[in-house]
Amino acid sequence: MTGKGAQKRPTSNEKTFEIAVFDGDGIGPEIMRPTLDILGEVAGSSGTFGFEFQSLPAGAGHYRDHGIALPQSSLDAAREADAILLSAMGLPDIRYPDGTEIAPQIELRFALELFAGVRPVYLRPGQGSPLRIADKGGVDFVIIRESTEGLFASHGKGEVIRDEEARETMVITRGVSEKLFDFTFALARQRKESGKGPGRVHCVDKANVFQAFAFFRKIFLERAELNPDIEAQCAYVDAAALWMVQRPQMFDVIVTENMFGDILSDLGAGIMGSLGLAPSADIGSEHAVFQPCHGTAPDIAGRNIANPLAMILSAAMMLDWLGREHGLEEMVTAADALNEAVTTVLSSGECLTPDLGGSATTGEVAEAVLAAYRNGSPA
Ligand SMILES: NC(=O)c1ccc[n+]([C@@H]2O[C@H](COP(=O)([O-])OP(=O)(O)OC[C@H]3O[C@@H](n4cnc5c(N)ncnc54)[C@H](O)[C@@H]3O)[C@@H](O)[C@H]2O)c1
Ligand SMILES: CC(C)[C@H](C(=O)O)[C@@H](O)C(=O)O
Repeated sequence: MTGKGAQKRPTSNEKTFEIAVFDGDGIGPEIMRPTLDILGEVAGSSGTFGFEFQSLPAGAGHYRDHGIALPQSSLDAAREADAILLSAMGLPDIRYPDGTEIAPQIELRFALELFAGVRPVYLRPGQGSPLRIADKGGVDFVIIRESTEGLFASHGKGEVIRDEEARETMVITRGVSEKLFDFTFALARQRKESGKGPGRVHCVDKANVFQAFAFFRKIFLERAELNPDIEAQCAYVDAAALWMVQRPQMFDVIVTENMFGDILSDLGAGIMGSLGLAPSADIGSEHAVFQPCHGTAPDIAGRNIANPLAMILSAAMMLDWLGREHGLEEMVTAADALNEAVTTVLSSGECLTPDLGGSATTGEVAEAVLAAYRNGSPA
């Protein structure tokens, strides 16, 4: 895909959303292509919204070829867009001189102040899990990963002293923490009202050892007092990791620091059976990026066997977010229908990529989702 391309001619009462698209590296383009096709069809069957997709360059391949990972023009266009879709970026062999990898997704989170990384952990009916215990009750919780500070505040600022010592500094600010916790309590309330959760938030930290985390927890408890309808709990990250495996049903919404959220969300993906099932949304006050939790999977890139479901579910999160932001109920309904279509495909178990034990291709799984969407489509 190059340049701007309207998926269909907008009708007069239709809102057209500009979507910035980062195809990324590795399996990125393979999972993005069918996802845009699905979004095109979802919009096409609605009378109220449409999309214009704008493909933007960035990533490890772009850095290798042009010496820059995220061109200013791409950042500017992303800032102007109504929402941003990103597949995955980075390649282990392409690195900056300091030894770290190209990661424009971090730059976007910082530049657009996307403080809340929303990472659902959800086992669908009939879906397998490496956790035997998961069969005894549904797993359905959301990790909110703070995404602009914590240990990642040190990104690009660390130092190695005389080849003897290395330092990185964690930052927790009151301003970002308050916004993060307010976002988290609001999400827990939304889940409670829709019957998805009991209305419980766990603040996951390491407040027993680090002042920064004691401060994080203090602000959490202050904000909890302003949200008395939601149960507020605190847990240390090591225990929380254990409980995610041993009794994941106890969690509803987890809120945590950037680095902890990065790690725990991959653990969540493990509980779901594959990183290929783990979507995410990086949300700020004015912008949002929707991308899977997984990376560019160089080990399977170019073989058309990448699981597209995390990317498709991230697109469903985009539909939901845009629908709520713009008061378009039909978009929220379409997001639910797309989610249901993924559940149908996973529950039947007939069309799965190899990461889930199947032999279907990326395109076949995306086609199966589209067929299930057409069958259950709200339109
Ligand atoms: N958000 C991102 O863009 C992001 C996230 C993580 C890693 N990365 C980058 O990706 C590159 C590879 O990192 P990694 O190998 O540690 O993590 P990875 O997520 O790319 O892969 C880990 C494992 O999960 C599998 N996997 C991931 N996505 C899959 C999918 N959709 N379908 C089927 N299997 C899938 C891979 O084949 C691999 O075995 C690195 O350059 C890393 O920095 C980017
Ligand atoms: C690739 C990396 C920069 C990224 C992160 O650490 O945020 C990834 O692990 C993620 O979870 O999105």
